[in-house]
Amino acid sequence: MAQPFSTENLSIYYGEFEAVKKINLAFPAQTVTALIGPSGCGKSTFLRSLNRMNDEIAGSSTKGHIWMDGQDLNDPDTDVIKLRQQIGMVWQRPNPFYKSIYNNIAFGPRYRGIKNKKKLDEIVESSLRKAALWDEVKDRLHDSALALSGGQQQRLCIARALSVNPQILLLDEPASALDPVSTGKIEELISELKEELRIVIVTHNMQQAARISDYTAYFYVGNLVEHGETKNIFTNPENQLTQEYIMGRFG
Ligand SMILES: Nc1ncnc2c1ncn2[C@@H]1O[C@H](COP(=O)(O)OP(=O)(O)OP(=O)(O)O)[C@@H](O)[C@H]1O
Repeated sequence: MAQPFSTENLSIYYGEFEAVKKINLAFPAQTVTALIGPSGCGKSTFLRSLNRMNDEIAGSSTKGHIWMDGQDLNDPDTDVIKLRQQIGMVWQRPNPFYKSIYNNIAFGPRYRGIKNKKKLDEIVESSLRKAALWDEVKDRLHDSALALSGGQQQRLCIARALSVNPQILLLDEPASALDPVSTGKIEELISELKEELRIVIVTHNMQQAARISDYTAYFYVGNLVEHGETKNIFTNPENQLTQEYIMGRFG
């Protein structure tokens, strides 16, 4: 049976260079998929293509399909603004808007036409609660988001993505700029959020991939070398390349 969110022969180019090569990958509901592999192998390019953010890079182009509920998101007629609400993205470095904590979260819902203050208050609170940040910021919602710590800013960015009810969350090394305590909070959050969402995460941290993901995809020079349940990939990989990468990281 076709998965409701998957890629089919997805290739991504920078000019003539094929950075990601004919990837077929499915993302089941309520799971975390980790994308791993050495630097430059196409993980971030692939991740960014899933909500068409890679289109914003001059010279990039994409071939193949991204299927969601029977629609091809790679179709040129796709409404990418709406798509990016359904498929939210959080980057490596926290990038809150130069606005208050409240207005960071209310921005997306307001853009979608929600003006009612009570409704916006509810969305701000529920998004911050889902991102495990509410208790830390509830008394200073109108302070600048930039006054938060790096780890809090990253959870704010997750709350901002959640404010428009996405079905999928794309995370590009979301904890790599954070201290171990903040990293732990982000990992806990990911495990809670997957009850409601599908999550795809790029990580260089093998222990993190093993801890938080259900499925792992190993990329190498633009190819998907191996994909499967994380416990199998980490204990008994089928491909020699996967094994060497994982062993190298642990060794
Ligand atoms: N904006 C760009 N213009 C041209 N080439 C690019 C661009 N971004 C990435 N590339 C190239 O595409 C390939 C894949 O890069 P990408 O950043 O997706 O890899 P990655 O696996 O995410 O790497 P890292 O782990 O270092 O973040 C690399 O060869 C890279 O040089």
